[in-house]
Amino acid sequence: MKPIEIQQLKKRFGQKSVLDGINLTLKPETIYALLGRNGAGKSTLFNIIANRIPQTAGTVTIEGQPISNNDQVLNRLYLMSEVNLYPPRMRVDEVFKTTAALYQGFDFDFADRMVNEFGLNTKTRFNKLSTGYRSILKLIVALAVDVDYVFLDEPTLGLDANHRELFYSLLMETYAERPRTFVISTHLIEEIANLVEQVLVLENGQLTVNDTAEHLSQLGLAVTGPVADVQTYTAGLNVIGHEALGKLRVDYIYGELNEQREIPDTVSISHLDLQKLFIYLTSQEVVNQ
Ligand SMILES: Nc1ncnc2c1ncn2[C@@H]1O[C@H](COP(=O)(O)OP(=O)(O)OP(=O)(O)O)[C@@H](O)[C@H]1O
Repeated sequence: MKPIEIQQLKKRFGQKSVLDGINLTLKPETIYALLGRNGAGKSTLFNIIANRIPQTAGTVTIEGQPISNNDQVLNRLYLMSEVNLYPPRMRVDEVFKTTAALYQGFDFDFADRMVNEFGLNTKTRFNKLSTGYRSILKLIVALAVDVDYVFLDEPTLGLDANHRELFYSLLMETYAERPRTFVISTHLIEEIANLVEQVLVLENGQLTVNDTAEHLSQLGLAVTGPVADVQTYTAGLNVIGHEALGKLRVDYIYGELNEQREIPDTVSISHLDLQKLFIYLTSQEVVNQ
């Protein structure tokens, strides 16, 4: 499968601009996190890629061919979202059969495994499933369809902590067996930090971060120490936030340190976790020293 190329993608709802010129290449066999505050446009981006809604401008292509209205290409990608695609009275086993008729190569063995691991009753009708089990059913379908790009919009909505763990481990298992691209939109960043290779951040209609998780974790640093020492040390660096801890201060840095500048003995430097880095990268306030 070739990469999905997104160029100058724009989406307006009436007067409101939601996506304002997104340029992005989604590579095959890669796990992405798509992050962004509420209303940043994550679902909108997914819906355009999966041809559920039209864009206002720009293109989404594979090998130069637009994805929209290209059934052959659309069959190679799957979007799991909060939208319920199934008739309310359809049973779980019927959902699998219907999906298998639409998507070739539905992995019934893996679906059965997931059904057993999650304790889902396949005779239950969709409208009788709890919120969590509706998500579980959709996740089973998303992991069992044989496609090259899987978009998961808030996949663990309503799942308890044990089921979230189980889902992540099954995701990694299927990814190892049959590598394909997963793009996961979530607010529970720390939970997926270990499985994600590439991080995308949407903010104010733009893609503000497109970097490897590894590189990001090197760029996010916390500088802790007495107020004056910290401020002197971080002057001129890219400070994205700070916190006061009594007489101590923590400055959060995104970017390289100044190698010419000696780190004072009173100051310690540690890596920021992805969740915290994201919070500061997408906070509305402009932080000045
Ligand atoms: N059909 C629509 N009509 C009008 N406005 C819409 C429509 N769909 C989305 N929007 C608006 O577009 C913006 C982006 O919404 P979207 O659902 O894509 O954000 P999101 O990043 O997925 O948010 P969340 O994290 O809260 O799920 C929001 O301001 C939303 O109100």
